Amino acid sequence: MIKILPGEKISALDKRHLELTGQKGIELMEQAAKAFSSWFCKNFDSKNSIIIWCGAGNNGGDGFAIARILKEKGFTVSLIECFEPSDNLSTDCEINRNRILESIRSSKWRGQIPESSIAIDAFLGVGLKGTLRNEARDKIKAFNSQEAIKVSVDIPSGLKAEGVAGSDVVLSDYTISFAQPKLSLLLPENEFCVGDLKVLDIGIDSRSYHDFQSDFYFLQKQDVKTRHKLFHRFSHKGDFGKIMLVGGGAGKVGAILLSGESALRTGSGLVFLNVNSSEILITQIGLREAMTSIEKFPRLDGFDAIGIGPGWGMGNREEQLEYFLNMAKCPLVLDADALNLIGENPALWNLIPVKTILTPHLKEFDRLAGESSDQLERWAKAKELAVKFKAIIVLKGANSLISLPDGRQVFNSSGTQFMATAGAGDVLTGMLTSLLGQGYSPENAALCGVFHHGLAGELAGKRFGRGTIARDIIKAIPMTFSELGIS
Ligand SMILES: NC(=O)C1=CN([C@@H]2O[C@H](COP(=O)(O)OP(=O)(O)OC[C@H]3O[C@@H](n4cnc5c(N)ncnc54)[C@H](OP(=O)(O)O)[C@@H]3O)[C@@H](O)[C@H]2O)[C@@H](O)CC1
Ligand SMILES: Nc1ncnc2c1ncn2[C@@H]1O[C@H](COP(=O)(O)OP(=O)(O)O)[C@@H](O)[C@H]1O
Ligand SMILES: [K+]
Repeated sequence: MIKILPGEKISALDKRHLELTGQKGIELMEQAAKAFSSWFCKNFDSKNSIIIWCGAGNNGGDGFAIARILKEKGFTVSLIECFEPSDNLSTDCEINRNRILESIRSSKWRGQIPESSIAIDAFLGVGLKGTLRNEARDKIKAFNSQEAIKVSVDIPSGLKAEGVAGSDVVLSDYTISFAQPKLSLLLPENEFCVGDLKVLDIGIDSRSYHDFQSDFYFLQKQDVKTRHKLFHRFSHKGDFGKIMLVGGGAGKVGAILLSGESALRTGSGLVFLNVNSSEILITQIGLREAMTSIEKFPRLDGFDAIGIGPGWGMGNREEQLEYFLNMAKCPLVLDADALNLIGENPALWNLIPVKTILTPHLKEFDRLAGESSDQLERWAKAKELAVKFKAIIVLKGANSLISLPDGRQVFNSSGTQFMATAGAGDVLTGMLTSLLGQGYSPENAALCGVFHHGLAGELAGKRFGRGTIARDIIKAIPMTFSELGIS
């Protein structure tokens, strides 16, 4: 997994990469521009006219290189230079500017903007320092006044790599960031200026990160495959685990059915659903592959993992939760009402076995950890709780954050807004419990489960768009394994 470094360390990271590989800065910039252009060509037709706003630093240098590449690909490209002739251009910006001077119409920033259907913001990147100067503010306002689709290179101009955006910031529809997401791009508070986020690999040598300290990591497809257990010709049902999912109170049995079905689709050998006695019939009809039980205090021996909470209800459940926490000898997942119960009775924290996976969404997290004024505070509290109770806390949402007992915090890269639908969290609980039951370590179960859940959401979202429902995500789970080449 790559580390997410603070903005001020990124030029040092580049330098380290150049030392290790013998590459030149201009070559790395070309890789970044090529990666951006290849994403751009996949998403936009060359009939579009493009205007690229270039600053004087390396972000502007990326912009000039992108202009050249997109022109070669057949787009109509014009440029606005957001600097004065007296300004010092970075070396690589100057080189890329000189490479296109003759072929592309370029105008100085004078307040007039040629029409275009797409505007690319390569004005300011992670090199932004201190308070934004007045002349930069005017350019950002002018950029935002365009009707075009807006795409930012690396980071919306005016946004710092860390922290919450102010009012002088480019309002992008898409932000295409290089090598690693900057922390500010992951804050829900900055969604209004970041838009859709895509992080592109630009070939930074992974050894370059060794010299830098950070507890923040970014989980991508290439990090997941090696964490999986592989099954073979002689694998039998027992190898895939026997799990119990506890929930399904009156009127909410759908939640546990979704968890059960997703556990089966994730590969569980045997799934038991423990539900309210009133719900036994509907549970059996709802998921024929599952076995059911209704005891409040069922026997727990023989289970490889237990997931507790989806649709459980909170009335008179405390004693039951205590029983599961005290008696279970296998790994646990706690979700939904199990978390709400802990929020109401913080003493229960002390009963949670080490390496239990907790999966709160924002509201459940606030019930567990107290109100936070912003997401940065939630991230800090999640780390504190994970370390203190040696738990794995999955703070759900776009780019779910997995906080590990050793203090590392891992942002997930997969997922889509189409997962913001009832029951999507129950699907995750089933997947995580399933992987634990198949013998994955809690860390691997959390990282693989969260990544595959997001990927299943992406696949379902591609097919059903705004009408995606939780069952569509479940159906896509098997495809996530084939996407990663896992049997
Ligand atoms: N590994 C990677 O990720 C790679 C990253 N790459 C790219 O490099 C980018 C970083 O480039 P960078 O370091 O040259 O800085 P950059 O963002 O262009 O900003 C400098 C400009 O901003 C200006 N400026 C500063 N403060 C200001 C203020 N308050 N108000 C107004 N203006 C202000 C400053 O002006 P100055 O203060 O010098 O007069 C100068 O003109 C990065 O985001 C990515 O796009 C790729 O090319 C290769 C691999
Ligand atoms: N905008 C989004 N982008 C990516 N993933 C999302 C988004 N919205 C929700 N999700 C994911 O969908 C799931 C929703 O979980 P949750 O809120 O518990 O739903 P429910 O309680 O209805 O099951 C979480 O795993 C979350 O990460
Ligand atoms: K930018």
